[in-house]
Amino acid sequence: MSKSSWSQGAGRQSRRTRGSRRGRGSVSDERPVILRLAGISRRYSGAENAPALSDVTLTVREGEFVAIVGASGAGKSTLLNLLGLLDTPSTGTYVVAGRRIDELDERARDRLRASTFGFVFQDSHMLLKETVAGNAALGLSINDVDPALRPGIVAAALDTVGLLEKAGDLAGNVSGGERQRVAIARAIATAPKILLADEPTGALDTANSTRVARMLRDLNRDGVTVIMITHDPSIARTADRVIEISDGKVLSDEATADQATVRGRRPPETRELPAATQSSWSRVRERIGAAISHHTVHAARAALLLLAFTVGSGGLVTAIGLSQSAAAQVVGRLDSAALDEFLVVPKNTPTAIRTELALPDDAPASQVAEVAQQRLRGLDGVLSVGLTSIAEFDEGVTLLNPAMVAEQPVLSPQIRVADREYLRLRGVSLGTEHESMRLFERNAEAPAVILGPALAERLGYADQVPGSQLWIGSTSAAIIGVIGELGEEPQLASALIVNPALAAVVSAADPTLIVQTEPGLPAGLAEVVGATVAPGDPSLFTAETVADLRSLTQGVASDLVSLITIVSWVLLVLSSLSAATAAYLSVHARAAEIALRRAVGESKRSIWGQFVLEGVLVGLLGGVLGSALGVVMLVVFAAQQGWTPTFNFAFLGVGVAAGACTGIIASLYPAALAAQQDPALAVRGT
Ligand SMILES: Nc1ncnc2c1ncn2[C@@H]1O[C@H](COP(=O)(O)OP(=O)(O)OP(=O)(O)O)[C@@H](O)[C@H]1O
Repeated sequence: MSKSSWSQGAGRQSRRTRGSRRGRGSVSDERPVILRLAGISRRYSGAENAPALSDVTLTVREGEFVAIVGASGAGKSTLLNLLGLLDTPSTGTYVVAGRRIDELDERARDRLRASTFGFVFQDSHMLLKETVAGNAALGLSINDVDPALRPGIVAAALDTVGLLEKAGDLAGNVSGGERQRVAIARAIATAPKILLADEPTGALDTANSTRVARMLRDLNRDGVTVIMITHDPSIARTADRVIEISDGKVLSDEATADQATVRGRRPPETRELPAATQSSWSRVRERIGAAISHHTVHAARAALLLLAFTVGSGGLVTAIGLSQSAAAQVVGRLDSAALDEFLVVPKNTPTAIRTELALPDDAPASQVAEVAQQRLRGLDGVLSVGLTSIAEFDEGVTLLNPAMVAEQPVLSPQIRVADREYLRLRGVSLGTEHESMRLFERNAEAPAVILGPALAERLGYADQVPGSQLWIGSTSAAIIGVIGELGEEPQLASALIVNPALAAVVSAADPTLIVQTEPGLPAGLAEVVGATVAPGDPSLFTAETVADLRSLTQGVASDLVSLITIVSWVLLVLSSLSAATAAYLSVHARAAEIALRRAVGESKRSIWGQFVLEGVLVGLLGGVLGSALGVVMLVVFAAQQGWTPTFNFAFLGVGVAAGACTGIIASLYPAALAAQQDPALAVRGT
């Protein structure tokens, strides 16, 4: 029969609506009323036309089997959703088992729904990657039934629908008809007083439709009140009472069964779901298990989320570890020097310095150095003093005498004046220690130079250059060797180091002196340096202990740590954003599951909690993996750089905590969205 068949003779049916029920006698007048609707209307927000339901008044008694029929868009699903507390009426009073719905808060409505109703939808809304038994047990876990009792209840429910042998199959692998039977098993497992079925046979062939209808009939015989929407007249005829809805109103309400038969049925059994006896700890364990199981079932999605969190946390741990290792490396190097060295740096006021040192205004830097060195050596605890200064030499450096050979390459390397002591204290040495290093004594008179290795290469010299010379402007100087070890002066690689005898030639600036002391004295001696070298104006020379440099370096290192940490947090935020997006999309993909959970009584808070828990778990695991990855990367990088990795167990804590926190943060919005899903809309698949 077509849908419109229900409207044939509508007027006639309408006239006899109440009379017929009264005339034939109620199906079960003696039985208590379980549902009572009075003047119920439902207007959808944004819908401008007539309300989806308007002024509906009806009662349903315990043990009735009611079919709701009507044309498409008549308001049947709206009515069923209101009856099942998936939706709330705009006006009117609805009483379920003696309790007025408008007096209950949302959580109480959820509980009442869970304890009173079972749902079967046209689309079976199966969790396809769960087993048949897992699907049938859904309502039991949501109602906190003792896990030990569940297998028995599920087995009985599956047995009722003839699917016990398929309990272990994946719901996605059973047929459409079987899925609908699983949906019935899921609904009856929670021992509902009322079963609401929205087109339970709508997607089934005739044989399966008949089978499902028979099951509903059997359930009703066992005392369950059944209210079923159907378009199929033959299915509707299996009910005891048919209510036709048209344009949101009850058009007719007829008792169809032979009343003698109906009265002859045994009274409804009182079936109760075992009380919620699950302990809180068992509930938490079950929730965690469900979250893990969700991730393992959706392995690809979980793996992507995990990757995002792993990369984020791993980056953070590596970055913190590397920056701390780098800082420790620098600080360590300086520490060894800090024990017995400091620098004396002249102020950039050459005339004042010369006046103070009683030298002529045009005295070369080497004389300034000479006086300063002498005075410093007079201090107790000073072992040796080396000097260096930057040259301000504009003329070129040539290999041949420029006065004799005009056409030849002219170089302009950086020129540094340094004496033997300076080079020794800074760890700079020739490839092979050379006799001629004495030419770098501070009072040497013969011009001599040493080549940085890169400069030597440019000039075409090998390591050993005995007997060669070069011209600095018009002054010739002996090349006594090429630097082999650059020590703490890597910038000397391409420089020309000239001895103090050439200081005047290369217009050297006033020199910086490096003072080696007995261990532990630099800080104390540095205090008196100014007054020792220039008693008249101590500010002309300042002392820089390596400890100063060390704290400077520590400052730089901690800046570096902050910078890298910021970058890693940005990385972490980005990975959380991608995780949040994935979780957001999964909410939409799981709309049917959420609706189903809400329909079987799960609260909004519980749905929210489940999503957050799933996020925390994957974030936590990502944090653990990321921390491990970070440590491995730290060790590898440090090995490449020749550093000792600075490893701190707190890193692992940071990585794991970062993973867990970002897991929570990334799932907050999607979880709220999931909790706000309207179950009435979701069961329609809207
Ligand atoms: N969420 C909604 N927002 C706005 N209008 C809605 C909404 N849900 C249903 N409606 C409208 O309310 C009316 C009744 O819809 P309902 O789904 O209850 O009809 P139905 O009888 O169940 O139809 P069908 O047999 O096709 O499922 C229709 O006009 C429908 O378009």
